[in-house]
Amino acid sequence: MRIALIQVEYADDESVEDRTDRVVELVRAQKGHDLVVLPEMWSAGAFDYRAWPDRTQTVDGPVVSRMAEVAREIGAVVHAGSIAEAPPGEPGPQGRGLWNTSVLLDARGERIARYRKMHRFGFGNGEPRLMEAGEEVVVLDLPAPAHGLVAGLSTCYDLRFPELYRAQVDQGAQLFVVPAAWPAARVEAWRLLLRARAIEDQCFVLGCNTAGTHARTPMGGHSAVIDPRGEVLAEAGTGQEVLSVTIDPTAVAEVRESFPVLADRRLGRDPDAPGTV
Ligand SMILES: NC(=O)CCC(=O)C(=O)O
Repeated sequence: MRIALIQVEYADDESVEDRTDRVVELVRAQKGHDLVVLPEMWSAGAFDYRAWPDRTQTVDGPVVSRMAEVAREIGAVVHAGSIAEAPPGEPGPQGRGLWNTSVLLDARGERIARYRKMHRFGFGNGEPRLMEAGEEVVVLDLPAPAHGLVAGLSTCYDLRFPELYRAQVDQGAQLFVVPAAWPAARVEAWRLLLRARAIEDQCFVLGCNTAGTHARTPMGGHSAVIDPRGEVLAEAGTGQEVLSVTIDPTAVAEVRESFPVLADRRLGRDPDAPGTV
């Protein structure tokens, strides 16, 4: 399976429309890949809280529609990163009506999954103040041409909560897709946690981070593709970059059979759950 992670770099001086045009071109250039992944909140500006109200989208709004068109054009499954989702008529449990929502599109441009970020980053500010928390674990079989693996979706700060990834494994996940806007100040934690999630859950991990500085927050880059043993197959630097990697989907079953650590779980293990071996 050929995978491209696009570590998008952006600053405050670019409109959402211009950035969307630019990202469409970046995705278009990945023709020949089976799965293309974009970072968290690249259209709204992940740390640009004040701009969010003007940059909200729906899952069939302009940003996702452009991604759907280009997915269809290049015949790839596209993880469109996440948007600041404000669905009309859905106020949410806290009345904020805003979610950090990632969208997965198949090669016909159809929306096949929507994941709303569960763990909101900001310690009382930013996401916890402005957004609703997602409530649903999302795991699905990737469709052609990216077929062969079961994917679990999560977003950035979620990476600090291993129980989410264990829940995904219990639902059969073999690959974690993690779009992010993880700042440079804590990039070593990002690099370590990507590998930790891969090792403890024996899954591929696709961590697609952001580059550049927006809202005075320098982003950390270092997007990476990790295999189910925790080996780094590819890692980006700090600027805009595309990681192009071929992975072997059979590696998950191989690793889990040859080193069946998931079968030794003592807490919370459902013996009938798929994905343990
Ligand atoms: N966008 C985020 O969720 C940032 C997470 C982060 O900075 C951290 O966990 O550290």
